[in-house]
Formats: sequence, structure tokens, C-alpha cells
Amino acid sequence: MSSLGKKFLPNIFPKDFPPRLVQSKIGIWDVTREIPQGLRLPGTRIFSSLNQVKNGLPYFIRFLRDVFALGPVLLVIYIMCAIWSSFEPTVSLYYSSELLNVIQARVQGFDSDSHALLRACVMQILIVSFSALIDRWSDKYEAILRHRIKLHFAENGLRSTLKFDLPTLQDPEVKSKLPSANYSLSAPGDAWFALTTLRFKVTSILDLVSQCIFLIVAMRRQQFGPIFVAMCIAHPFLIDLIDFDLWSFNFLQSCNNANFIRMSALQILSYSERFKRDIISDGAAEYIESEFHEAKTKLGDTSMDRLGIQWMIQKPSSLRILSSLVSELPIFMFCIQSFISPSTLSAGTMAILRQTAQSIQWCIRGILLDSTSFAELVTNFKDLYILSELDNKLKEGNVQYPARDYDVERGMQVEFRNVSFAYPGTEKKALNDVSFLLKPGQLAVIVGVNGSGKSSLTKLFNRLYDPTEGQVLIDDLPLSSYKLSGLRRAMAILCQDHHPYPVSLRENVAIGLPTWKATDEEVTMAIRQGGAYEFIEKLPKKLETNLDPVDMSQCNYKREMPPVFRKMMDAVEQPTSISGGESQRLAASRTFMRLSGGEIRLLVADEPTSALDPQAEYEMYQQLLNQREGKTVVFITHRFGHITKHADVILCMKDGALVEQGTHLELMAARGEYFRLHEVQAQAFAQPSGDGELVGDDGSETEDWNL
Ligand SMILES: Nc1ncnc2c1ncn2[C@@H]1O[C@H](COP(=O)(O)OP(=O)(O)OP(=O)(O)O)[C@@H](O)[C@H]1O
Repeated sequence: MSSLGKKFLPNIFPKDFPPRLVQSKIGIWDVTREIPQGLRLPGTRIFSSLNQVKNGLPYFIRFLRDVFALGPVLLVIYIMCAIWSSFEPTVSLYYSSELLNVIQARVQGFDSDSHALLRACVMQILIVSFSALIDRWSDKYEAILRHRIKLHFAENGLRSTLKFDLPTLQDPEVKSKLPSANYSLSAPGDAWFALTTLRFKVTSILDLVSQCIFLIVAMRRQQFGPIFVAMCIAHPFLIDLIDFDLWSFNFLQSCNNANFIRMSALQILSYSERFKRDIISDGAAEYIESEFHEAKTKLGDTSMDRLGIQWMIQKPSSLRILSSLVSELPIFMFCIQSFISPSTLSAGTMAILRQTAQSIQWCIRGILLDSTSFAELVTNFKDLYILSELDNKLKEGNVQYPARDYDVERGMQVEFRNVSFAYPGTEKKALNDVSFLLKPGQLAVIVGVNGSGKSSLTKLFNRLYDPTEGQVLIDDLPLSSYKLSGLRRAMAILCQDHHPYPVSLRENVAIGLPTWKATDEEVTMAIRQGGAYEFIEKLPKKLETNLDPVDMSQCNYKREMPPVFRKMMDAVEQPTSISGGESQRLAASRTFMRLSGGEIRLLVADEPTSALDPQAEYEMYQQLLNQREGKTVVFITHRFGHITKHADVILCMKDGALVEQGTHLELMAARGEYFRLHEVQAQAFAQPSGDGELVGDDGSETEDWNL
């Protein structure tokens, strides 16, 4: 808008003023609403969002092209059905009014045209039948179109989310845009929602226009025609001006009611399978019940209904009365007209006009109420594509690993130069000014107490995150200069927090091989190396077991489950629980599968044996060490022994800082943090001798107790 325009025109465009924040408490909810500023004329929300519409238009066109490509005929049928549904109410009104007029003439004893009666009846029958036919077609072809659209956009969404790096995926804005269709294929899906909202919008407008034309034509002979039309339109506009729908605001709803939150938490404790064992063992049921009762008493009559319901309830009664009175204005007008010129009124005309008036009011109300989503409508289409257009937060380099003329035969060189790191959204440094150099082929062990930053360090190796300060170098080049896929292919990182994938155990392991084409022998070899062979062999379905199968079956019954249903439900594959150690062996097997590909130059294992018994731990380390050739190897461990003694370098972490580095002998001699940790563990395993000195099981000084 020009500055002149801004000065003289009343500001009907709320975006020109920053919105005002209004906070209120409704039941258990704390609501913060954004109130648009400036003079607000009814219906102006439509204009305020024109800019948004303009921005989203290219996405809308792209969407139409995509849908057309999915089924040109289906789209045409869909549009035709939509057009019919827009005009059907008016056509139906027209013939209803004809029919009513003929009937009225006959009732009043006038000799009316029987042809007209017949024609009106036949037309009415035809319209109703045709509408039913169109409905049937619409249901049938809509279902096919909906299915295709949902699958197409679910695949697009999956492709986009797979491409995201961790910081991007953790970004709240990205999270909010993750399409629900991605996660529940049976849910309606955003793309279909966008299309149906558009259909509703367009058909409402066409319906409104056609009904207005009908009304104007019908009112031609009426003395109060224009006033009647004005009254029909006035109601929804007036409501739009005085009655604010909650969803017409931007609002944030939160619940800070301590009693409600406590009740919710206690309720989860009561039914969740996750806590059942502990609750039974702790004998906590009684406590939970009494705490729930206390919270319930304290909550009292504070409503915990959904916010939308409470918003409706709390509307002032004056508003309700005014709204109802205004909607009745057309009938008052008929009263006045019946006094002034009764001959111009007939019961048929009145009935039809009243029906049309109400229908038009609903139409306008729907359009006005939905006016914010007029912009959202187009934004919906934009959101469908926005994920695929979002850039990752970590920018890739273009150097292919291994960098040319760099000898990687012995392994990968990793260097940290003054690296500090805080997790996104946190202030606290998980790593603070860390510097070290791991030469190709070295065996490094990282030690330190819980929370000292060991795992965080390894998360920077394969660029799950970038350092906040400092630099990581791989083979003398900044990590950020490499193409990530190639670099990550050369690393095998066995993390601490692994979760089995919801696919078969065979696939869980085979997915480790970069080609994904592992033979049965290769999978068996990997599970033997990872120590998972024995437990997998004991499972009824062995390698075909799915630990966490996706179960979509649902059983609906009244009172008692029919035995046949129970049998069928029992036959559905149930989740299989495995122990922490077994899960660790499974993850290790995948790493061995990965190592068998022959491309790995860096092997990192973050506490790979934390859940294993000593024998299994020994075997696991032996297997991992057998893979050392041509690789730099990094182990994180809490246990001191064979591994730390034979490490080329030990990195000792404390509070995010690298406090010591060197060999076992060097660090023991330094008598610093490493020495302290070593001694604490050694003492725990030693037995007090008669004179109070600590000795090992064999009576010797405690040293090589582990492995
Ligand atoms: N995802 C995360 N977001 C925010 N902070 C984190 C995250 N993961 C770890 N931290 C914090 O970073 C610090 C270092 O954690 P890290 O997991 O690296 O320690 P660790 O030495 O591996 O511990 P442990 O021996 O228990 O595995 C801790 O203070 C931890 O709370």
C-alpha cells in the first residue's frame, strides 16, 4: 500500500499493526491469543491473507499438476462432482419453489396448470435421483483418488524426512511440519485434507453465488426485495464482527493446573504396561489411588473440558440473544409486509424465501468463519512441498571420501582442534575445548565418569552434529568439506542407545551391509561375531522374528471377547522382548555386518559391552579387535583392563573437557583423573586382606582383574 493510501484509508489490514497478546484462563487452560490490531471490518480477514495466498499459489499449481498426473480422469470426475454439488441446492430450490407454488394454487382452489405440476414433480424426482447417482460416483472415485494422493504424498514425505540430519529433525518448526500421513498411512493425510478444504471453499462460493442469483430473481416482484436480501446477508456479517470463533485467532493453549497434570500422570501410571511391573513390585497402587483422589478434590469444579467446548460455553448470553434475533429478521420483515401489502405474499414464496435466506446465511457464515483458512488453504499446499525444499542445517562439502592421494590403507585420521559443543537448544557445553589427534590405525579408548562427554564426542565423528566452536578434521581435511554419504560409508559406529528396527532380525542385521544384499551365510557369520546367534536360535521364528511387529488389528466386541476372536488375536505376531545384553549383541551383529563390507576405515564402539557378562564382554572385544586391520578404532568404556592397557592412546574426559591423554602407563604414572578412576574400580573388585590392605582374588595386587 502507498504511504498516501496508508494515511487516509482506515486500516482494515490487521497485518499492518503488530498483534496484541491477550491472556486468559479458561478452566484448566491458560490461553494466550493474538488479537489483530486496527479497525476490523467484517470479512477483512479474507483480504489480510491475500499475500499469503499469492505466496502459496505456485505450490497449489504444482499440487494440481501432481494430482492430474496421478489420475487425470479421476480429477475431472472429482471436479465435475464438486461443480454439481455447488449448484444442486439452487436447482433443487428452484424446482421446489415451482412445486410449492403449483401446490398452493391448487390448495387455494385456483385452476392451476397440471402440466406444470407434473413437470415440477418429474424434475424434482430427476434431480434427487441424479444427486444420489453423483454422490455414489463421487464416493467411489473419490476413494481411489484419495488413496493415490495419500500414497504419493506419504512417499514424498518419507523421502524428505529420511534426508534430514539430526539437528534439522530436532528443529521444532520442522517437527511441526512433519506430515501426519508419514506416520499413519491410514490417517486422512494432509494432501487430501488440503484438496477437500479447497473443494469446500470453492463449492461454498459457487453455491452462495447461485443462491444469491436465485434470491434476487425470486425477490424481483417483492416490494421489500432489496431489504430482505440485505437482511439475509447482514446476519453472518454481524456475527463475524461481534462473535469471535476461537480458531479465528492464533492462540497458544497450555495447562499449568498442577492438579490436572498430576491426575494425568497418575492415570498413565495406572494403565501403562511400561510401569505395571514396578507398580506391583513397589506396592504403589494404593498410594496412586489416594494421590489421585487428593488431586481430584483439589481440582474441584475447575472444568477440564476441551478448550473449544469451554470457549463456546462461556460466550455471553447477550451475544447469543442478539445473534438469534438477527437471524429472525427476515421473518419480522414478512410480518411487516403482510400488513402493508398482503397480496404480494404467499405461503409457498415465504417458505422458499426463508429456506433460501437460511441457506445463504449459512453459506456466508461458513465462508467468513473459514476466511483465515482461505490463506491457510493455500499454505496447506505449500506445506506439502515445504519439507522437500527445506535445507539441512548441516551443509555438506563436495570432497568424496577418501580424499584423492590420501593413503587410507591403515585407517582414518581423526583430529579435534579446540572443539566445543552444546546440543541444539541448550547452553551447557557438553564438550569444552577438546583437542586430540588419532593417527590412522591407532586403537584409542575414551574413559570418564557418566556425563563427562564421551558419547557426545563420538556424535561429532560422523557429523550427527557440528561443533559449536573449533574444528574436526578427517585425514587433514575439515569434516565439513566431505560429502557426507561417502564419509559415513567409511565409518562403523556402534552407539550406546540402539533400538531394534521393527522389521525381521535378519533385516536388522543385513541392513548393516552397504549393498543390503547379504547372503544367509553372511548374516549367520555376523550374528555369530556379534554373539547374537544363540539367543536368535532359541526364538521360535529365529531370524524371521520381528521384535516389534506393526499390529493394525483391532477387535470390537460387546461385553466379552468371542473365543474365536481371542484365538485369532493370539495368532497375530506379538512383540518379543529381549534383554539389554541381547539387544546389544544384535546391534553389534549389525556392526559386524557393516565391517564385512570392507570399506570401513573408522570403527567406533560406545560401551559395546555395558550389558554383557564378563565372558561375553571378553569375546566381543576379541571379535572387535580382530577387525582392527586397516581401521582406526575407538572404544568408549567404563571398564579398565586389557583394552585400556593395550590402547595406543587413552582420552580421559571430565566435565566435557579432555583432562588427560596418553598410554595406560603414562596416565597411571601421572596419578591424575585416570589413575583415580582406575583405583576406584580396582578397589571395588579387591577383597580386604587380614591387615586391611586391598588384594585381588588370587591374593595379588589388583591390576589385571578385567579381561
Ligand atoms: N541429546 C542431548 N541433549 C542435551 N544434552 C545432552 C544430550 N545428550 C547428552 N547431553 C548432555 O551432555 C553431557 C555429556 O553427555 P554424554 O552422553 O556425552 O556423556 P557420557 O560421558 O557419554 O556419559 P555416559 O557415561 O553416561 O554415557 C551431559 O551433561 C548430558 O546431560
